[in-house]
Amino acid sequence: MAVQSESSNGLFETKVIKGHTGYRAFALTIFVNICLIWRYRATHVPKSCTEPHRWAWLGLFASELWFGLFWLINQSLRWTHVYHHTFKHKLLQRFGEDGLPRVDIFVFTADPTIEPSFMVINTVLSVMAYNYPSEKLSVYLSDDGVSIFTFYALFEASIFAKHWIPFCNKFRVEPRSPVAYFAKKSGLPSDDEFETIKRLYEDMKDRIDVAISSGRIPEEIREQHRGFLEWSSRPVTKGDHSTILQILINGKDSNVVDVEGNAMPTLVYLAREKRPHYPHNFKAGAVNALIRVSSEISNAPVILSVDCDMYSNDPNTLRDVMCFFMDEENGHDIAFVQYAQKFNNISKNDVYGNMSKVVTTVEHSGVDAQGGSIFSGTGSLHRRATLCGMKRLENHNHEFNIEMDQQKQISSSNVAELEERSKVLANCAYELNTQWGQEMGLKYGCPVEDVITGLAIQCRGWRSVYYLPERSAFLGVAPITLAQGLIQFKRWSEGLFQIFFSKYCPFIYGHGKIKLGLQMGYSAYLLWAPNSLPTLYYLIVPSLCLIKGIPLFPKMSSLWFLPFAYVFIAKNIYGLVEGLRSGNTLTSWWNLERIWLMRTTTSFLFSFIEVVMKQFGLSQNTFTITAKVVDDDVSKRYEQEIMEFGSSPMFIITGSLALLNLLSLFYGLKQVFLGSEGIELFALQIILCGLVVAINVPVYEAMFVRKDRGRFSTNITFASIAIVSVLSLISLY
Ligand SMILES: O=c1ccn([C@@H]2O[C@H](COP(=O)(O)OP(=O)(O)O[C@H]3O[C@H](CO)[C@@H](O)[C@H](O)[C@H]3O)[C@@H](O)[C@H]2O)c(=O)[nH]1
Ligand SMILES: [Mn+2]
Repeated sequence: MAVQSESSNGLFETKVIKGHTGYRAFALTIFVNICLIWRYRATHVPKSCTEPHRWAWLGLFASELWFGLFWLINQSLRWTHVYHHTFKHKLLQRFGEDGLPRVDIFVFTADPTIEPSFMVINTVLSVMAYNYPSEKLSVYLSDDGVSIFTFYALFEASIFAKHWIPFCNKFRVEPRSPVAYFAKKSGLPSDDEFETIKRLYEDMKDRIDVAISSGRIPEEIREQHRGFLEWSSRPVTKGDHSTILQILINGKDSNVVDVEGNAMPTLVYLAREKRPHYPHNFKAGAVNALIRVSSEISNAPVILSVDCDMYSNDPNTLRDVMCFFMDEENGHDIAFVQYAQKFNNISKNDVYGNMSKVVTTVEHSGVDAQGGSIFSGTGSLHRRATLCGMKRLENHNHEFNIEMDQQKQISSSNVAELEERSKVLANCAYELNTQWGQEMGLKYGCPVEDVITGLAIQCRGWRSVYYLPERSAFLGVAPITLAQGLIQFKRWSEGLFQIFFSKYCPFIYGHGKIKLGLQMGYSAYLLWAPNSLPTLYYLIVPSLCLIKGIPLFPKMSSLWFLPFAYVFIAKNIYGLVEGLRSGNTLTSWWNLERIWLMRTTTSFLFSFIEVVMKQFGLSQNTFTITAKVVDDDVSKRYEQEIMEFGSSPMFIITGSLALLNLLSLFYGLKQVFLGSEGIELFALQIILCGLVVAINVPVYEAMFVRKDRGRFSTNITFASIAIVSVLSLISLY
């Protein structure tokens, strides 16, 4: 494995891990065997056209063709890898603190019940307290939930920040989300200053808790800020209200300082206008409103976006990221830096497969090696200009001009006037007949607004970087129930597949603009949804045929048996080794295999159907927000890694597949023990069913053994039994 360094004197270096000769040779052997499988299917089609056998065969052939092609596209994720490394000390030597550009930070929230206000302000506080000149930071909270309690929590945060930021700087606090910091098991000081800040924090938390649980904000608090009037002067409902914009801290006012007398970051609350007859375009709409509002208030050249659950885990991230943007040699064509998505609530063996280290360390750095990271919406820093649609011009210097940047800064201390001016930019009518949502800002109409926007930026000539520092830069909350996780994957796979069918299909839109490898890298994700059909076919038809006694794979003694066995064994062993080498446990690898099976047969199937319906105009865009909190009962089961099922109709599919394969395994074994040729004819079908059964053990438990609330609901169990009975009866007669 040869390691080659691209830049020497720059602010960052890129290590290209090339010459994966071993892997490539291995991939070639798999490919040869895939071709042999295709050849076998093509040359052994059963003759008689009337036989159901023939159709079963042709279906398998089609599925195997798909799997083979999909595998081929996926090779782009493993062909080469790049890893980046920054030199922060050089950055300061070269530019000094004064030379650092200003940064606007966007935090998004949309629902105060599933995204608690207290969590939101912890994220806000963590980004306000970056180790970066405070006067250069402006933090914006976009609240699509238009909640007075979130506003109140932010107001409390604006006061607490005056203590928190100097405390963080003085004691080099890590991480700078108060709740995460105070929950640390070790490394906390025990002096007076610590006790004071902890008391301030707890008092603040108590006041917010009391306000939320009692459903009202005390009069004496309301009197402290005119912003509360916004909710009392006219009716405010989630889908129908005018813009609420409040500058809680005006960092440009020299009288506004923290308890040590230092400047403060600007802090802004925004609930953009919503009206029933205007589409609000979910998160993309929120981002675009903030891009405009912030351009009026602070207009920093760099924008950091984080979801409300993704607190900053590393105080030095902003300095780190500037090493990419400000590198004279290799930085000028970088549009955005995407940090690896990490979570702080992953159970021991990652029961819902939310944080596969293979994805974060192998696949995404593989995409990066093909010409740039995929944009994934949170934990990413953009140049403002590229987000607004700017093309990259050849031979043009896209370095930041710090002097000009300073001049643009608005020196208004008249906050009310500035608020009025900015407010209109967040009104729904503002975007009518403009390029917003198309050529400007994030794109509308796609549930993965981030991926499609990132692709468009790359096609305008920009590069992007996937960055995986040793210390995670951001930590978020992963779905805590199976249903939540599957719904999230449904939204993603639906959005991704929709891109493939739109004019943004990477092979067409990206043709001549981005490398073929990157077009393939995108497609490896965009084509998740269509995997559902061949996978379902593979799980249903061979098992039904096993029940009926129809062999669909070559005999064990035939040479054709070998390519099937080889592809199957080699692929899985490689996957296992790769998982273990990336730091997954054996159990987490197994869990991930299970969850992929579930995602493919439920989330991907539903999203496939949804995208097809959208093509006929039969379905509308939605965005189901992932819950970030659950009740104690559920979270206890999550910690114990007991899967949380319940009554979602999605599980009818999961239950039916598990039962069908159990039944056919039973029939298969009967063939082996009673028939003379059983094992010869049915080995592969039996192994297939056996594996499906083994991986579904938690499903059987949830159907027949468990008593807790996370088990399969009785209706779902009965529905699954009914479906399997009908299927097997049909196949028997
Ligand atoms: O109408 C909306 C809906 C969502 N959000 C915010 O968008 C973020 C992401 O929502 P979440 O439910 O947490 O979805 P995830 O699947 O976790 O989000 C991932 O996938 C999304 C695209 O599907 C991206 O927008 C996100 O940045 C990315 O983290 C949250 O902060 C929400 O508050 C809004 O601001 N307005
Ligand atoms: Mn999320």
